[in-house]
Amino acid sequence: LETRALIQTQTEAFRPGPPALSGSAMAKQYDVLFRLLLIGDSGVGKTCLLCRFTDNEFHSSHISTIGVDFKMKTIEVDGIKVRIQIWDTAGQERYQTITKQYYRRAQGIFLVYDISSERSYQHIMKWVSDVDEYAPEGVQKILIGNKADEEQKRQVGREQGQQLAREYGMDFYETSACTNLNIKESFTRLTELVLQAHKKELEGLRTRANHELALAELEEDEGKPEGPANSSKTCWC
Ligand SMILES: Nc1nc2c(ncn2[C@@H]2O[C@H](COP(=O)(O)OP(=O)(O)OP(=O)(O)O)[C@@H](O)[C@H]2O)c(=O)[nH]1
Repeated sequence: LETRALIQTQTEAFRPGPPALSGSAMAKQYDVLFRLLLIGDSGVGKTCLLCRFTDNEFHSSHISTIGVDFKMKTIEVDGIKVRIQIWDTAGQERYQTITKQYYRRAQGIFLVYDISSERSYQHIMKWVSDVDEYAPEGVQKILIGNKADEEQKRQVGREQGQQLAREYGMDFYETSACTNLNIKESFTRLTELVLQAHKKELEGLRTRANHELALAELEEDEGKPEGPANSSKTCWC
């Protein structure tokens, strides 16, 4: 395991709040902006899931994320162009004070464990209680059992993942950042859930008056840096 100071490649800063709807020049690129968050124990593969989704890359070394990092990607769901800003958090305990500050800005959260680590699965309960405490009410959640390619090392059965997801009312996917299993599917599903949860606000996209109102919200959202700066991040993808 290697820990390095990160190079932050993107420097946008965002404020908490509802999903931002776009207008003007931005409207040509996307209709709505969402913030998603990846949480789970160190080493379960959060950074790799993100790199696979945004850049279709996989790296076999474990370079622990320091604090938080994010990447952006635009996808189209139900005819709506959605720009998703995905925050990758450090799983290491020592960064939890920082990472918890990012929960309140999320509209959707991936809770990730590693199917070859019973411990990371048991810890999902702890991550769920952190979400209950720090994330906004109504935040959408999905449970991910990553490293599904590691069948010989499996410690957590697929049914155990399904059972836990049922208990917490979440959708469940087994994924592999290594083989690209269910990556697009799980990111698209969480985006769909967020879209459904914010259906009312999104209906505003259909009327010009609401569209302009939404633009003002976006400008306010994008222009200002906030509190503790994005901590340094590690992504070598
Ligand atoms: N076999 C296999 N290995 C994976 C997969 N995803 C990640 N890994 C490996 O697991 C290790 C940890 O991956 P990371 O993405 O850095 O883990 P993380 O959850 O971001 O870790 P922290 O930043 O410390 O919280 C790396 O060696 C990855 O190559 C996967 O789907 N299959």
